[in-house]
Amino acid sequence: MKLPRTPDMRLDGRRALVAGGSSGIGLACAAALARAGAEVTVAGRRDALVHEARDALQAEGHAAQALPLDITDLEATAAAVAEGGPFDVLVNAAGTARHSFATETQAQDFDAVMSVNLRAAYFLAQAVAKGLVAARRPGSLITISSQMGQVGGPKRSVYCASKHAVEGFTKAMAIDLGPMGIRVNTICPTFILTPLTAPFFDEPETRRWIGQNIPLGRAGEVGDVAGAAVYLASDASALVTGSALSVDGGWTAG
Ligand SMILES: NC(=O)C1=CN([C@@H]2O[C@H](COP(=O)(O)OP(=O)(O)OC[C@H]3O[C@@H](n4cnc5c(N)ncnc54)[C@H](OP(=O)(O)O)[C@@H]3O)[C@@H](O)[C@H]2O)C=CC1
Ligand SMILES: O=C(CO)[C@@H](O)[C@H](O)[C@@H](O)C(=O)O
Repeated sequence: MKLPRTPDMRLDGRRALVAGGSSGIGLACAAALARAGAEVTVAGRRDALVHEARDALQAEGHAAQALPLDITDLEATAAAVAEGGPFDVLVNAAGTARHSFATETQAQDFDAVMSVNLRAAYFLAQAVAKGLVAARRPGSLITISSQMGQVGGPKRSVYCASKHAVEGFTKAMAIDLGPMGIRVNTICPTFILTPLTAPFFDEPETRRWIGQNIPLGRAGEVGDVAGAAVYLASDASALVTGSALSVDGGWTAG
């Protein structure tokens, strides 16, 4: 019997941009994409951290670049992507969170979260897509939403709004860009211990909340998201676009 051809998850010859690739989920995605064969550009605001991430990738023998960049600066981002691209793969793991009870949210906190999680995320995906369209290349754009892009969470109305919106533009961009062979998907992780969430993991009520809501019985690890990113970047997901991939141990199944 002749077995059918099946795609693999190698990314040799592909160029990947990982925004927020200097910490937490993004750093794990950068490592996983590089280990799958991609040349990785790590972007983030802190110059020292992006260079440390680049050096660590190179020390493992991977091709890697550092790109100090604030993605909320839309002009600088468009220019950097035009100059360094085209990128076959985008993982945008740059994001932030602020907590406030719904009646106490301040406009400046709303704007700070939306500016990174939504506005910058949208225009970064647009910039990478423009480079691919101009080069007539297919590609895979991956946004990072959250389980909070699908459900609500206490004191998280702004964060949840930003992530629900990320899922919205991910789906709509997938429709616009599909005919050009550009796939757009989002990953929706549960709680994962990173520099962003370390203060929340210290709160006993948050730890209880996490423990009660994850059927698989553990919080996430950055590698759980990195595995999903390699899948969505690779030909193993060739017919997958506009999807929201839950990496939440079953939280949103409940
Ligand atoms: N940890 C979790 O439990 C979960 C996280 N997420 C989402 O995953 C993403 C990554 O989170 P996580 O890894 O935990 O967070 P971290 O704080 O560990 O990493 C965030 C990264 O984004 C970069 N970044 C932040 N703002 C900007 C900016 N304006 N321009 C460029 N880079 C920026 C940071 O570098 P620098 O500060 O130097 O710019 C850093 O590299 C976020 O979108 C978050 O909402 C989703 C679900 C669960
Ligand atoms: O998205 C998350 C969990 O699914 C986390 O990033 C948290 O929402 C965290 O940022 C928080 O607000 O506690």
